[in-house]
Amino acid sequence: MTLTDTDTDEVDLSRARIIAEALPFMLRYDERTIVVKYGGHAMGDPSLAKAFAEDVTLMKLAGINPVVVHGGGPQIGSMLERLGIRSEFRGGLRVTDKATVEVVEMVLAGSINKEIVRAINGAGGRAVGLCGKDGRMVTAERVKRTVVDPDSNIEKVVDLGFVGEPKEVRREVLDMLAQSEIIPVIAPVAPGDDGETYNVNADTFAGAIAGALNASRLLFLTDVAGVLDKDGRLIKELTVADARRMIIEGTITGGMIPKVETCIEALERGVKGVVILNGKLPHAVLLELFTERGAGTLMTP
Ligand SMILES: Nc1ncnc2c1ncn2[C@@H]1O[C@H](COP(=O)(O)OP(=O)(O)O)[C@@H](O)[C@H]1O
Ligand SMILES: CC(=O)N[C@@H](CCC(=O)OP(=O)(O)O)C(=O)O
Repeated sequence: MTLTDTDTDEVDLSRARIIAEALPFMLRYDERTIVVKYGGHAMGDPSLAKAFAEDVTLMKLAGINPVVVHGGGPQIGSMLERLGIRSEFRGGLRVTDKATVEVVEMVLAGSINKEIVRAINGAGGRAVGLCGKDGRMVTAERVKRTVVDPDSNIEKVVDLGFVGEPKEVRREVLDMLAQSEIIPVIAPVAPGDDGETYNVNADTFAGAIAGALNASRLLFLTDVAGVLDKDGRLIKELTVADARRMIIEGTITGGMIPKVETCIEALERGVKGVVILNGKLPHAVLLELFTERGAGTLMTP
């Protein structure tokens, strides 16, 4: 891998030593693919974005195969507001009409995706920005949600518009990139068989990619230390059974529910370790991967 011809950012090669020293820790993983879900709340601060780009670049240098799936919920929200388009969430998913899905694609597959690509290239890596449409990598089908009307007890279909869930993931493009120096950066926008464009929750999208790639790890970078107990303390290791109990008890709520549910599905699909951690901690990815204690909540079967 060449480290010349980078953007203006400085490349600190001495940090590659940290990776070399830490490689023995990595050897316990039988596979090298690590999917990193980079949430919209974890972006924003330029110095954090730079640290994230350096981490991903160093992973690739160390022979690991990082695959970045990013979100951008807050950034979509700001653009919709600027354009005067109202937006609401139901069950953690953005109700997405035709005008909204155009903005979602523009923000996710356009500006955010290219900004992450630029940052990784600036850190000395080689990133390529993609979405589900590229190589028809991920196709989606319309999400069907139902709610029971408390008065009539009749089940009603909730129309979320162009909100999709992953239907099929084709590995071929990602397998090709894994053999190269290129780091894929993927936006959660996907085509449907009906010719429409679908807005997919980035956690769900990352889970589907990790499952299809048999990733050794799926890391969720968010804006909290990990899953917190009812007293607000970080839970270092969480079993699927405990997570389900915490959802029922109401200790896990809001945006953490789809994240934890994706973790459970990913574990069931064979992903060996799923971690939720604070993306606002500089070099969170390296801390998680290369220190024995790790940095967030490790979900286990
Ligand atoms: N038990 C819990 N532990 C940690 N966070 C929780 C918990 N229950 C609810 N949350 C909320 O989930 C949020 C993370 O989900 P979300 O905002 O969707 O993140 P992202 O944008 O990174 O996908 C946290 O900021 C927190 O407010
Ligand atoms: C259907 C749906 O809700 N899609 C999300 C996609 C972006 C996302 O998931 O971004 P974060 O990871 O930053 O939350 C949205 O429109 O906000």
